[in-house]
Amino acid sequence: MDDERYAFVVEWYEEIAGRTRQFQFFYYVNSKCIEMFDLKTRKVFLRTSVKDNEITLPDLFIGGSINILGRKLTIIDYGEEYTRRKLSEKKEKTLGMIKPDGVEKLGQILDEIYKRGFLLTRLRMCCLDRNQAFRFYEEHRDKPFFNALIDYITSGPIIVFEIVNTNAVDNWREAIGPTDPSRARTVAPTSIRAQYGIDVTRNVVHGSDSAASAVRELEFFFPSSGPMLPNTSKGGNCTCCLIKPHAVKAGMTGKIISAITEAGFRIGAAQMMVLEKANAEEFLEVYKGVVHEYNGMVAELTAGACIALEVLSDTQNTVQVFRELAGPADPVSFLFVTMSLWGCDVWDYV
Ligand SMILES: Nc1ncnc2c1ncn2[C@@H]1O[C@H](COP(=O)(O)OP(=O)(O)OP(=O)(O)O)[C@@H](O)[C@H]1O
Repeated sequence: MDDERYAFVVEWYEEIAGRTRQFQFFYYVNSKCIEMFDLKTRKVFLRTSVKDNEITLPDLFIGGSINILGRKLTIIDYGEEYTRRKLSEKKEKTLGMIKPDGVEKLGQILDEIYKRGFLLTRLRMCCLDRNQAFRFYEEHRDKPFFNALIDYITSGPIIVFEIVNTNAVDNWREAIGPTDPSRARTVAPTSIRAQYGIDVTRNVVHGSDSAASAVRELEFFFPSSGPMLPNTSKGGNCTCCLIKPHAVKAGMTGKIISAITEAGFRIGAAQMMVLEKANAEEFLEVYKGVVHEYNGMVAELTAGACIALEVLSDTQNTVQVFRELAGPADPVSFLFVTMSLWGCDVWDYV
């Protein structure tokens, strides 16, 4: 049977051996088969098939991460000319940001993003101090609104994310709309700034204005080496909520966050992450040998990107009241909620 095949070079950091290994990676679209060959030894490393939707073609792009049998693989290059020609045409990355006044509408804005078909591959909540804000907005240094912009962008947490899509830079700029929300309401009434923006400074979202800016801005928030800006987790009376990979993949993140905030909870920190099998096993350790779904739970948590949230409330027992909101665990539950007050441990995996 003829099967459409794509080839990539992937990297896997093998923790036990403390080394990074490179593989030729083949993905067969119809049969959902995967083959991996060790690039050094030229030997077959793995042949397996994946479930429907576990890996799809849109998941395969340079810089992306996929999880195969608990191994987090990073795609670093195309493996052959055919794949490069077919897939690289207009796939771009860009940086999106939800600015401070947008964070309380996080669920609705994320829902707008997913409804438009954008693929988010990295996401985190962080804060900019004035120096960092100066660096980020350096090009506006001489503009009359510069100080107001710095005051605003440092006034609270922001959410930054990487979008990978065809023509991501232009499509995201179109989705956010003109700088001034009142103009947006006239010329682009369905844009995100038209719907959620307040004024020309407090215009809720940002998008890189060119492919070159996108590279610089993504490197600013998601550096290829060195530390990222610290996350905003403060701990205390909080709980940890993981939006599981199948819900993230199905584009339900915005709706879930809206349900959480509409019930009166606040989001103190947020980060998208891909868990390795060893991390998922450690995270779910209390269930090992206790519930028969344990292996399935590990498999699900490593099946793709999940989103960890630090959830806060004004009650004394955030853990308990949030578990009531999440509802009983059943085979289709979208959330994983911790059972005890250890909300911040998950940030160790970041
Ligand atoms: N005339 C203005 N008065 C006040 N603030 C402004 C003004 N023009 C721009 N800003 C602020 O500076 C930011 C950067 O301005 P820029 O001209 O790059 O607009 P943009 O590209 O639409 O926005 P962004 O870079 O945030 O995506 C704007 O998003 C807005 O918050």
